[in-house]
Order: sequence, then structure tokens, then C-alpha cells
Amino acid sequence: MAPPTVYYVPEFITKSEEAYLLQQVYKAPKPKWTQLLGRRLQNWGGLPHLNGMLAEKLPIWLQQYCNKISDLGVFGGKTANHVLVNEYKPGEGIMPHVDGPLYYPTVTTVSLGSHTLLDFYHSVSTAQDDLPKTEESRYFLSLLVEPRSLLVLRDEMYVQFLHGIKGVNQDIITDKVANLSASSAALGDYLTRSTRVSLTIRHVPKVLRATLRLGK
Ligand SMILES: O=C(O)CCC(=O)C(=O)O
Ligand SMILES: [Fe+2]
Repeated sequence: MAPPTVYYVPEFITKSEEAYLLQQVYKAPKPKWTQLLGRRLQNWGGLPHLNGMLAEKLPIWLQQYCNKISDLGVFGGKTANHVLVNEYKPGEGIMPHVDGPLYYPTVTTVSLGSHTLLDFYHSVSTAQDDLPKTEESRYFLSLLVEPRSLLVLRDEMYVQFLHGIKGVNQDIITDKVANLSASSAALGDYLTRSTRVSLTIRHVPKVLRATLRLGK
């Protein structure tokens, strides 16, 4: 089986690009936000659906970064066409989950405003035995994602593991942080969270094209 693939690129964007992107996110009209339990989000590019996504044109400020990331080749020559903007206040997070089959096999994330710790868990179906497993016993490793970084998760990392963010105000850097050497943190650090905005940039392969048939 292919090893889990993770690319972590610190300082993928500059501070002024970060400020520009945050400004664009907060410029969006209020109805663009969906409030969820523990975070709020903006969906751009269309609503992904098993039958296909009715694609919507991305605004230029997102298209630019879709292009920049796609040019790395992480979507196998395709160009990202979907962006999820998540906003987490300190103490907020996202339950362990898999992203599902709509975007397979690559997910890329640009972080703005704050670091977070992304935690990975073995999925129940890949557990060695069928004893009930606690979240703690399924815990695999964490990745520290810093502001302005790019994270790319591919293939097995995407399929075999759940990912989540704990709803805490502070993260402790342990030896389970797999990308510590690529980050500016050190073992034993306590990192206090501020508001983090993440851009989850993906390629949705199955797209419905709205065809206009007006007359002939
Ligand atoms: O904010 C993040 O980095 C993770 C978001 C996420 O996992 C998702 O939207 O599916
Ligand atoms: Fe996710």
C-alpha cells in the first residue's frame, strides 16, 4: 500500500497575501456564511454532490490560488475548482471525519491568521480487531499547520485516516507532531490559538455543465 502522503510548505504565501485573502474573506456578504457547530464556513465553486457539482465561477482572488496550487501538479494536471473557507475562533474545531469520495484523492489547505493542530485517527474499519475503539486509542499523529502554510494530503492519508481539530484554546507540541522539523515550533511549546481561517482547495472531478438550450 502507498505510504500516507503529506506535503507541508511553511510560508507558502507572504504576509501581505495573507492580509489580502483575509480581507476578501471578510468582505463576503453575510449570507455567504453558514454557521455550524463550532465553526462557520463559506462555500465557493458550487455545491459538491454525488451526481456532480453544478460549477460556479470562482472569484478571481480564489481562482488565483487555485491556479497557484494546481501548478504544483498535486491534482494530477487538473485545476482546483472548489474552495471551502472555514473560520475557527479559539476553542472551536471540527470533529474527526473523512472528506468523502467527492474530491478524492487530494486536499490542499492554506491557513490564515493562526496556527492549528490537525489530528489524524485510524478509521474504525482499518482497526486491527473489532473491539470498540476510543478516539484516544485511534489517534495516529498530528500536523502543525502554521499561518501562511500550505498543507497537501494525498492518497492514503486521505482515505485511511480521519482528520479533526480539537476545540481548544491552546495546543501542546508533543513528539506526535509529525512535521515539527519543518515548522518554527519546538517540542514542549504551548501555542495559543487566535482566529484561524482556512482555505480548503480541491478539485471536484464530477462537474455538471448547465447547458442552455434556447431554440436550436
Ligand atoms: O480547517 C481545516 O484545516 C480542515 C477543514 C476540513 O477538514 C474540512 O473542511 O473538511
Ligand atoms: Fe476535512
